[in-house]
Amino acid sequence: MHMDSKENRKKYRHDSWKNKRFFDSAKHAWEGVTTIWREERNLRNHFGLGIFPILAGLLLGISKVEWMIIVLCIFLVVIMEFLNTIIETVVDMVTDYNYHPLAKKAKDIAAGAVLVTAVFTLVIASIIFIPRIVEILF
Ligand SMILES: Nc1ncnc2c1ncn2[C@@H]1O[C@H](COP(=O)(O)OP(=O)(O)OP(=O)(O)O)[C@@H](O)[C@H]1O
Repeated sequence: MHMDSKENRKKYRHDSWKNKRFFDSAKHAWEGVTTIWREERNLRNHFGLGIFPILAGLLLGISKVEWMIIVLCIFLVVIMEFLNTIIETVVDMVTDYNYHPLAKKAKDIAAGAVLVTAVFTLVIASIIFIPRIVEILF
């Protein structure tokens, strides 16, 4: 890769595909959202799982602040999936799908970040919902 060379940087500045206007940037960003939604099953699964805390919140009647925390947690997991996919894509581009121990390290850590965020979300959901469930049951 020679992306850092002066010539390439000059070319990059003048390429027609470079974002020129705000709406171009927004269009490319939306393309990113639709691509990840179409191609990443994990993202769709995590988004789908978000329905459970929302249902629990509706049934158990949580406060405004608790709603904000739950929604924040759902979006944290989704954003981590975005970051994980970015890292996977860049690693695949750099390695061209060949095995490399650093590629493994980068992908494993990226997947680990999603896992840690999902566990964090579960802990938060437990703190909010378990006392209410216990109250109803006992
Ligand atoms: N180029 C590579 N070199 C070494 N190990 C790799 C490489 N690509 C993937 N791996 C290993 O395989 C695992 C799965 O990688 P892969 O790209 O298939 O992600 P994935 O399972 O599709 O993830 P997701 O389900 O989040 O899309 C990685 O965590 C890593 O351990």
